[in-house]
Amino acid sequence: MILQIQACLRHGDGFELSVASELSLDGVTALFGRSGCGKTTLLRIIAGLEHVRGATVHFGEHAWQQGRRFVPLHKRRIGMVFQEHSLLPHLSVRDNLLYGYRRTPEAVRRLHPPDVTAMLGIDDLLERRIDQLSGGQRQRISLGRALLISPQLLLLDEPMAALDTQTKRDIMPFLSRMAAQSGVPIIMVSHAPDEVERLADRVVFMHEGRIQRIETLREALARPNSPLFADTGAASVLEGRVGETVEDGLRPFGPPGAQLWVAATQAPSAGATRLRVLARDVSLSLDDPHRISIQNHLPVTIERIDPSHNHRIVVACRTADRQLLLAEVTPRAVSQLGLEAGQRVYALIKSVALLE
Ligand SMILES: Nc1ncnc2c1ncn2[C@@H]1O[C@H](COP(=O)(O)OP(=O)(O)OP(=O)(O)O)[C@@H](O)[C@H]1O
Repeated sequence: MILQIQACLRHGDGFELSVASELSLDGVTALFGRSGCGKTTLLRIIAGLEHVRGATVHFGEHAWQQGRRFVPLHKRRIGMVFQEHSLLPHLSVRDNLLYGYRRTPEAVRRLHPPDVTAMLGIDDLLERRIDQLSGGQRQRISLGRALLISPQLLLLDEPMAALDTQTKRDIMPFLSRMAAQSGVPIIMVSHAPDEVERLADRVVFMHEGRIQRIETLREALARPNSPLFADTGAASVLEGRVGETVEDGLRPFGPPGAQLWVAATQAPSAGATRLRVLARDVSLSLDDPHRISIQNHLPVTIERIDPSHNHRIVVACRTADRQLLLAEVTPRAVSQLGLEAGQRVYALIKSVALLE
């Protein structure tokens, strides 16, 4: 599905938004950028909550806004979830969930309560009142309610921003499962790189009211100067499956030849996931050292050596399963080891984090 958007707007505080883009919307698209760059404003224009004169918004063949035509939010069939939940406090969880479902014509209902409650793990909460729920549970109900109108598009405005780290961690797998199973394209506003790396398929980078770049997550992570790395330095995201077996408190991750070990406490269950590896936690060695405490050694091929920046060099390597792994080394190490593109070396990984 393609979203075409063209809009210019100016706020009283001098902020100016100017966008003209075409977004391909399968899976999860993250709007990413610093606070105040216009992410929420862009989301509100897409939703029809902000009526900007002269703007054009096309969703597939639906002209939501063009010339004098302006389709209001409730006719766009958009599900929305905000930072703060907007559930009806006097109704039970079940009635909140059914609120939009009952108002959705049968002919357009594609998602039904049993599927959605199972997807979000909320079957046991149906009879509770909203004020008997934790913040994370409320957000899961908000997601469920938004899905049950069988939306064509789901807009999430920092749905986890008000949650503490642990709750955020708890809710992340549900969001990721929902994105994969619901079949509804999602646009999610975020300024948290870990959220984007865990959930997004595509990233729209915004800066001072403009769209700077639109990239797949893979492209965004292949650039050492990616805005996603502003706080932590370059990082790689490896996709793979966590295995069933537990050895010495560790579980395998990834296929043979590109297998890593992750702490079983971090990965309590088996399944597909994403792993984040900071480039500064990866060293390179010409041979596979055995008398060393680091457990994760991967044979890799050097693909690219970036120019030195602040006396550090990012070396982009390919693993045996063709994933990109970035290592940060010193210029001296590059010359001492004679590192060059095409060379086969070993990546020694000091620590990995599951993106949950
Ligand atoms: N209704 C409004 N009236 C006037 N100015 C506004 C309004 N809404 C937002 N702004 C201004 O527009 C700019 C962009 O705000 P917006 O909320 O879109 O940014 P954002 O990238 O979503 O930020 P954050 O990550 O902090 O939510 C800011 O300078 C903000 O002060």
